Amino acid sequence: MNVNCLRIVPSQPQVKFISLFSRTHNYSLLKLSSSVVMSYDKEFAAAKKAASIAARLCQKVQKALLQSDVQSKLDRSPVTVADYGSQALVSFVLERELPSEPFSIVAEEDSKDLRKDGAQDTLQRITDLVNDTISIDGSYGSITLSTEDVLKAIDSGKSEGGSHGRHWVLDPIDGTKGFVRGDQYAIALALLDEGKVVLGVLSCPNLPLASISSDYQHSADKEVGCLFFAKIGAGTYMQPLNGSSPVKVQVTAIENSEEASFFDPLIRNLDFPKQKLGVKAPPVRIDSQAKYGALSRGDGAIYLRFPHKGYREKIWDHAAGCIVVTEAGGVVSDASGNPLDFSKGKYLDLDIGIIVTNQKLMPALLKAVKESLEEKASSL
Ligand SMILES: Nc1ncnc2c1ncn2[C@@H]1O[C@H](COP(=O)(O)O)[C@@H](OP(=O)(O)O)[C@H]1O
Ligand SMILES: [Mg+2]
Ligand SMILES: [Mg+2]
Ligand SMILES: [Mg+2]
Repeated sequence: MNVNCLRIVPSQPQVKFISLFSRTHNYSLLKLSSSVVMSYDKEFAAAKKAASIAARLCQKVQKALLQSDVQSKLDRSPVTVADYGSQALVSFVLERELPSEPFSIVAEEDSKDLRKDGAQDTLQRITDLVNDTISIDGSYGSITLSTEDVLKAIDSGKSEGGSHGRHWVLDPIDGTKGFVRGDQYAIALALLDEGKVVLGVLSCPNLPLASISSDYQHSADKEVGCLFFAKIGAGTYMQPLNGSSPVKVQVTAIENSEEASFFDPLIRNLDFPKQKLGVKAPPVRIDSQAKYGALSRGDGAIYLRFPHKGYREKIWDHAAGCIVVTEAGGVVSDASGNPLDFSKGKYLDLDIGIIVTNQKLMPALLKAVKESLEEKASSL
């Protein structure tokens, strides 16, 4: 079925027909009416606004990053006032922009550490940052959030997600390590409807507007700040974060794996299939879902993510990136070639690793991954 032919705007008479039809016929059209026929325009606009406003808060903190801004969570990953501030702001903006919709958000951070004795100064700093950002934006009058409002906004991200209804999925700062280093990070926001990602926004404040390649080095001279956004069936666009016009982006059309360039995460990652594919170019190693954004515009051809055994991937680390790449013509799968399933709650339940590339290269890549995994297993 051609998905595009079902994209009907709400004012057209077919929609009345479809909703009448789906009320009387209890089958899959109901699902189609929520995930394909729906335009998600309001939600898309709200998501772009939320991710752009949150980016301003993050930029301000990154510029003035003080050692005391970096906390440590139990898993020892760094979490900064900007992670909390970004999460509070995105929740605030989405609730304000979509007041008539039930609100559910699955997000990375929670307020537990901020409620502990001794965290009052940090909480006050986060609250001031959130209020300053809202006030500079100017869309919400003279509203001022209290520290309790900020804690509640952070904790609205406690939803479990799942396969029913709508859930926002938020990583308030993805690539916190890159953020702390003054390098790449992303604010990643997606919407799930009945377990499927229907829209995604990636705000990448430090990503150059021009293509990056294997000699990429973070530099203050380049023009930076990209907003990627994608909606189901409608393609992927990139816009400078300063607001000028969006352009449609596409993944690379490269068919020969020897010419393909790789993105690598900075986590411990297996790099085994590269030799098999004859890849020559050195990998581009950057933090965060900026990798998905860069791949969606053809900067590189392949992103493999094979973390250590036992690591469970979270949906907020991939939901926005996944739709940004697939709507740009790419493919995202696990090591067995299955698409990622975002309907199982906050964790992705997948076979070993994540493979991101274009449709032409995917079969060779899956084969190389499979062979490498078999070789590795037989050598143990
Ligand atoms: N050992 C590990 N293996 C895989 N992913 C990890 C990891 N440790 C942390 N992560 C996740 O990897 C994300 C960053 O991805 P990347 O390595 O591509 O920059 C982190 O997101 P946060 O920075 O939001 O915590 C975190 O969720
Ligand atoms: Mg984290
Ligand atoms: Mg993350
Ligand atoms: Mg994060």
